[in-house]
Amino acid sequence: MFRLFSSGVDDLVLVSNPSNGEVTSQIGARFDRELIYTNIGEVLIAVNPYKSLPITGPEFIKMYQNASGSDASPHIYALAERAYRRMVDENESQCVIISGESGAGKTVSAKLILQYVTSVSPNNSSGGSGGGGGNGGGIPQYDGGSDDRPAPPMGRGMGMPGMVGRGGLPTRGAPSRGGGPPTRGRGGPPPPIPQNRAAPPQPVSSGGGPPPVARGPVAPPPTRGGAPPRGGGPPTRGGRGGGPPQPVPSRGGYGGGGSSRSVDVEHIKKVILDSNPLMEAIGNAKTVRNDNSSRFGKYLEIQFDDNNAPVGGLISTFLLEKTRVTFQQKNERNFHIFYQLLGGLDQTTRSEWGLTQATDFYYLAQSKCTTVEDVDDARDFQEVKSAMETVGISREEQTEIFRILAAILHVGNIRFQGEAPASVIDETPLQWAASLLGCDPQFLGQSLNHRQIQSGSARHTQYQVPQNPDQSAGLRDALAKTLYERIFDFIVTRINKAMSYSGNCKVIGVLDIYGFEVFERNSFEQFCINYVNERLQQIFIDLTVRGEQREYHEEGMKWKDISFFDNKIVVDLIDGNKPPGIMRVLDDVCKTVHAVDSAAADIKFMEKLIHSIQSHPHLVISNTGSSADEFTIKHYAGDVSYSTEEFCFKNNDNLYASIVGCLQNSTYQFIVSLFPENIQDNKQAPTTSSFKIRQSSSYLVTRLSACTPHYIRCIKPNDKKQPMNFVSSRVEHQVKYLGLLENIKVKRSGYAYRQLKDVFLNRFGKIMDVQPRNVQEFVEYITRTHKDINADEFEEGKTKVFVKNPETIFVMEDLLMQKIDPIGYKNRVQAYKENEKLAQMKQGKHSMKQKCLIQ
Ligand SMILES: Nc1ncnc2c1ncn2[C@@H]1O[C@H](COP(=O)(O)OP(=O)(O)OP(=O)(O)O)[C@@H](O)[C@H]1O
Repeated sequence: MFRLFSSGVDDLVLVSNPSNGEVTSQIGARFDRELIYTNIGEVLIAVNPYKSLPITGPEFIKMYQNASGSDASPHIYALAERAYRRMVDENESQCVIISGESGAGKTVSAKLILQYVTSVSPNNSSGGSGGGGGNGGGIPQYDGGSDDRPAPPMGRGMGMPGMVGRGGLPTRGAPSRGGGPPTRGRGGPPPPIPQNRAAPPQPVSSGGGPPPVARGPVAPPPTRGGAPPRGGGPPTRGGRGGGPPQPVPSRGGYGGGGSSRSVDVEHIKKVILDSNPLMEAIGNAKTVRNDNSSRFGKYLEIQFDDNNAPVGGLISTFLLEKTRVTFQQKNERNFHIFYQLLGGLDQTTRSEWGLTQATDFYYLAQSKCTTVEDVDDARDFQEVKSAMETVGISREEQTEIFRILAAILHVGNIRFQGEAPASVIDETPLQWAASLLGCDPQFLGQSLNHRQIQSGSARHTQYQVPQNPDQSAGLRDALAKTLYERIFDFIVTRINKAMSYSGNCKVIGVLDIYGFEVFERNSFEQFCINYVNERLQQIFIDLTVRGEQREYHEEGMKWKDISFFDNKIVVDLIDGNKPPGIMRVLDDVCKTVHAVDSAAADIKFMEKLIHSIQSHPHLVISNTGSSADEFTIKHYAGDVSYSTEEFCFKNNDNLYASIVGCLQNSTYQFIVSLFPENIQDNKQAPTTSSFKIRQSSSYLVTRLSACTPHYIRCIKPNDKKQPMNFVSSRVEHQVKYLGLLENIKVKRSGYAYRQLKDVFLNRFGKIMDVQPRNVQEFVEYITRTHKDINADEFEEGKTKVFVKNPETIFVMEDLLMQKIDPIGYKNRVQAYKENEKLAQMKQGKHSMKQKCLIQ
């Protein structure tokens, strides 16, 4: 029998002999026809088209709304619909885990999910059916036809019904994020001297001696235009620099119960959508890979009440790349907000704050890139201000935030020279910074060229250690990064406040987080990111294996034992307690780091590592001599070597007491509120970065584990951001690191196809002259009339039919088409033969070894 082929299957589980190359070919063949979405069971692969395709928006949302999850062709709305529907039907929390390398389309995917969910959910919080998109929109009939437009729901005519199975294999993330590890930016070229600047205002306090006494809060400017009142207190301090995410407000847990209190759902939807530009302004930047790259991980939970309306939300952030505040590699930019501020702030305030142009500020000028094509920073600034209003950040608070950002720019222009204690080369930027921070310039200068050290068993003794120019520059940068981080946290906290909901709820969470990273030189940042990915991989294994097994169990099937590499051993190697993992060893060394310099601490760390865990099967240390400065971890996604240079410095992510003291004495109450820590409490050892990362990833794991997961694997088709350009080698690399092949194998190690019995019989029963009454009748017929199909290909569960091999489905699809449309079938065979000839001549790049019928 002739097998009718088409270019690219819509579910890769149906590829007979999957290999990385074959999977790439299949995805590429679809991409060539502008089909950017492909399934692996319920996992969605999304290839970035770098071009606006007419496949999203209200009309498409309507089409996918209420489409049966198992019948919908691959599309991000189909996945969103599945998540929302499952939440509604099963009253269970859901999460969507989006991964992929930088520029692969994670953020765009996350936005499409939010757009879908906010659109289809009701607009009222209690009782009755909602307004909004409403849930009842009819699905336009699709003609089952011949065109190649992007996937509509309900399969396409002869479309292959979707798989019902769960999950697949892990994120294998691919290299991404800002080539090369960030440096500390110390001792770099001197900052440019601002030209024609007005003199800074007078210092705010008397010089010399002890810290100035705070002068009390500055009277806030009059409130303009009904801005919402100031919200409570200092920002929550979780979530910084790999720190723990924002603490979760207490709420009655997921699902069940139900508050029916009325919530302004439309406002919540507005906050959810409008907070995006604000988060992007403070958390995104232009990198060489992506003009709008998210430099932090984000988990947004939308909370739904009994009416399935969004009544609240919660953003948790992870691993903000705060080194970007002080250092960017060539052709990259700092966070967007700085350029927006310079472009959009009114002239009077600019001169009051000593702001000129981006090239005058070292933190913006060093990378020689201050603009982004097609981006209007001044216009975006207005959007940011409007988003701030939406989330309830008052005009006064906005001013406070912008003033601190201006101060950071001046901080970056402070330079040092001479012996320890270093002296400031030019007082002007110091005075501007001090003025904008409400600090005494001399006190600020002193906290930059002296470091306060605590020692002794109870950390009783404090002394001031003079710093050389390099060390002072390090303190300067630490100050800038911390100020930025606290503003970031403040804004996230305020967005959360604007969306906060305390009733019982279920959630749909959307996780947009960088994947596994491997650069030529990998440092502490990659170590942390890859650790988080190991933790995510654990959830993936747990949830997908469990899910697969649950389905077999529920259907009364024979239990299928699927063997996986359990990466717990790698997670234990990194964060274990007994025996101590790498992070514990690092923390131990960092406790004593004040006594020695950073390089010496790194050496000590290596010594201790070699001594305590060298013999681990997933750890390789090839050089165990005194010059050892590298270790390799055998991660689930491959081996990565980490250079230990600056590990201790980066792990000891503390702002020194003298700097905190200086800021706590600010004349601006807002700044004081950003630094609520008690620096007199000397007893506690400082919290390290790795401790915060362990905490935040545990938090994430807990949240995600409470949900039914849905996965989106984003793929970047080329490195030049070219529209519709599919570079096979580039994609194949990602196919490998995203683990798509393993994903397919796992799905296939069970059953390649599963479908509800009714749906199955409705479809394939048409092959027979008389509609079969049950699955057994169908199986008897098909195995009798087609000798190449064996009865053990089929297994009947309680509600579903399972089919082992995709080939069986292909044959059945062929038979079906021959039966219901013999002329169409003939024409397609003809067209296929011609196409095949053409394709062989034209493109070696997507040679299709295995194709199947999809339409
Ligand atoms: N589905 C899509 N349709 C059209 N263009 C897209 C799509 N997905 C991504 N893009 C384009 O690619 C760019 C990069 O996408 P996005 O910012 O979502 O990547 P990312 O994976 O979030 O990257 P990063 O990790 O750097 O934040 C977008 O700004 C947009 O121009």
